[in-house]
Amino acid sequence: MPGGHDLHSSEWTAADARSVLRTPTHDDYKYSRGTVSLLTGSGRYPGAAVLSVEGAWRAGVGMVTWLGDRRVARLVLQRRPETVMGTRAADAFVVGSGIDGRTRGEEQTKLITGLLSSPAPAIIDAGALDLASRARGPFVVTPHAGELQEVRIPLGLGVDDIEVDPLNERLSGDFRERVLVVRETAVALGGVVLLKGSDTIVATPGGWWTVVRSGTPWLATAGTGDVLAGAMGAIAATASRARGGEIDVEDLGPIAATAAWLHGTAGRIAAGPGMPITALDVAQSLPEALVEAYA
Ligand SMILES: NC(=O)C1=CN([C@@H]2O[C@H](COP(=O)(O)OP(=O)(O)OC[C@H]3O[C@@H](n4cnc5c(N)ncnc54)[C@H](O)[C@@H]3O)[C@@H](O)[C@H]2O)[C@@H](O)CC1
Ligand SMILES: Nc1ncnc2c1ncn2[C@@H]1O[C@H](COP(=O)(O)OP(=O)(O)O)[C@@H](O)[C@H]1O
Repeated sequence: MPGGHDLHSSEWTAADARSVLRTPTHDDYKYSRGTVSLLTGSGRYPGAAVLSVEGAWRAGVGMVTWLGDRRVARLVLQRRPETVMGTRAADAFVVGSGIDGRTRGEEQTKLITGLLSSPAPAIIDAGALDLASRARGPFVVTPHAGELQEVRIPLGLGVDDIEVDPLNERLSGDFRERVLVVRETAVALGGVVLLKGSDTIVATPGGWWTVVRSGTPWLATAGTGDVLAGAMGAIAATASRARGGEIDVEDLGPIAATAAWLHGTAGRIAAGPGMPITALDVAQSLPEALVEAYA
């Protein structure tokens, strides 16, 4: 498996993804395949709820439950009537996509914190990034380059040296430097950091890291990150359920990388020879990306 210190053999591959993914067996039933619960979307970003739920279902999981605004619930159910409304015990959680961290209300913060108090793995995205330190179980944060500072500032990283070494400069420079930034953030955070981009870098607090390059620049379109968060929750839920809930933060690195690999591959499949795609197109191509992982 890639990772460690070799910059040239660090790319996540289909074979690596296959080693993490699980196909259903004759003995399976819906709960044994895993339940993922999402707290995503808001009045301002209702579509993100639909996109994250679609990403979760299309990545292959036994049950998707969703919690949030009533008006948003109608949209989720219109697109995916399979979705069960309300919280319940889950094998993994997804929080924050389609939530604005700056305008998040107290009630929403309480709900997110409540889900993060579960020992199950959590995928923490967008408007919940600042709440990562409240997670009781293992977790992944999924910032893009514009959001990484929200993860780093509460950790005291890059605050004192912001004049000398601004984060943007470090991220736009050499690949090695970007990897270093992601790895140092993961160590300080005690959680997996997945920095989205054309090179998606994943690092764990234990020092393991990898890079995912399966995607296409056509993925640079609104909502694809929401699809990724949902898909990651689904893969974490299936893996966690299969291991009887025995998932630690180091296990979440390969799980996050696998989700990013599938998502990138789905984007590439959807874009075909080079066509514009939408976030829903990416979600719809996730099953074909799974086939590619097993090819
Ligand atoms: N249909 C929907 O409901 C959508 C909802 N979305 C949600 O919208 C909320 C805000 O999303 P945004 O992150 O786009 O917030 P903003 O659009 O407010 O972006 C935040 C800052 O990051 C910068 N930025 C964005 N992507 C960057 C990148 N790849 N590299 C460097 N800088 C970057 C922006 O220029 C901006 O300064 C999130 O909760 C997100 O989940 C988005 O996913 C878009 C689609
Ligand atoms: N130039 C690019 N090449 C490949 N993948 C990209 C590129 N730009 C963005 N992506 C991918 O698209 C997704 C965008 O996520 P994000 O920035 O959170 O968007 P949104 O907030 O609109 O959902 C990420 O998975 C990222 O890796």
